[in-house]
Amino acid sequence: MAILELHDVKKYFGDKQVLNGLNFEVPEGSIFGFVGENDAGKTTTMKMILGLETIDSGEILVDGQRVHYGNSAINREIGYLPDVPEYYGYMNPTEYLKLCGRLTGIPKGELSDRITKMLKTVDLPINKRRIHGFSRGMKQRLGIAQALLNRPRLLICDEPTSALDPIGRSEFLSLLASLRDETTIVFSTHILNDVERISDHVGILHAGFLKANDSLSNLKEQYAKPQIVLKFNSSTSAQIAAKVLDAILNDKQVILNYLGDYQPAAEKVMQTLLDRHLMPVSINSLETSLEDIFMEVTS
Ligand SMILES: Nc1ncnc2c1ncn2[C@@H]1O[C@H](COP(=O)(O)OP(=O)(O)OP(=O)(O)O)[C@@H](O)[C@H]1O
Repeated sequence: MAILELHDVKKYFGDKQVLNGLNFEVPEGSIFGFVGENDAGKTTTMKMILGLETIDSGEILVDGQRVHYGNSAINREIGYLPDVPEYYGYMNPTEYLKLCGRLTGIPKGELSDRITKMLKTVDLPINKRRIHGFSRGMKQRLGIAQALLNRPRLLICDEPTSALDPIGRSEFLSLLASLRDETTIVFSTHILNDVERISDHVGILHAGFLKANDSLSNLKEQYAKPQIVLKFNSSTSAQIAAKVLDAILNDKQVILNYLGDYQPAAEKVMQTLLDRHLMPVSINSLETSLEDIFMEVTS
């Protein structure tokens, strides 16, 4: 069942149409990677899902209920993590989460246990250390604890890894992946490796249109452009090979596209090379990456 549905959603800012009729669904319990270049409309879409931005036409449903601009009952089912969450730095995480829990009406009797569980989930120590001394990665993990405090059915994360270093990013992605049983996650990013690492489904937004929306494996099948990469020990051999194979030359590397299965394609390439007494030092097949798909879809 879809926890999130967008039906022909359009958005204008003045004369500028930012979203041109978005349609997509996110199945419950999945991770949806929402990618697009700067200004594609990712944040605007997320704000509309959160009821923080008006919808000019179309509708957004969360758990079957229509989202309205402003505060509505369905907001309680949605957690939100902005790219750089802001905190009262003088508080420790427990104090901060207590404040959030009270503001969102979590019963007092439940709150302490819930906070302890959430701090454990995001791997933050339960002590008196104040938030202002936290690293960005710790702040982001605390943001997840806060966003999940109310047990939302849907968690929206807007570029959650953009301010993190590679180690912080990797830890944070592992955390998001581990939450799959707890909630459904929609996260936006420019970092295609992040999407490849944890997403079940990928949506590619370009110029206000959702240009692709499928599982990563289906997208790879659909946009497959597998390549064979040959390495030679001299530039001269690579140049001759590139010419006879009608392939791309990159210093001592030769790259060519192929169709169908790898084995017959590679055998044909090797036979052509052997006939000319050319022997590469390595031959590899290169799979289509999300970056290749993104470039093709948005070009
Ligand atoms: N409140 C606003 N008023 C006018 N224009 C806006 C407003 N909010 C967003 N826009 C415009 O809408 C377009 C989409 O912006 P949005 O922030 O949704 O893109 P994005 O995909 O999240 O980009 P980025 O990755 O850079 O954050 C941009 O051209 C932006 O300038």
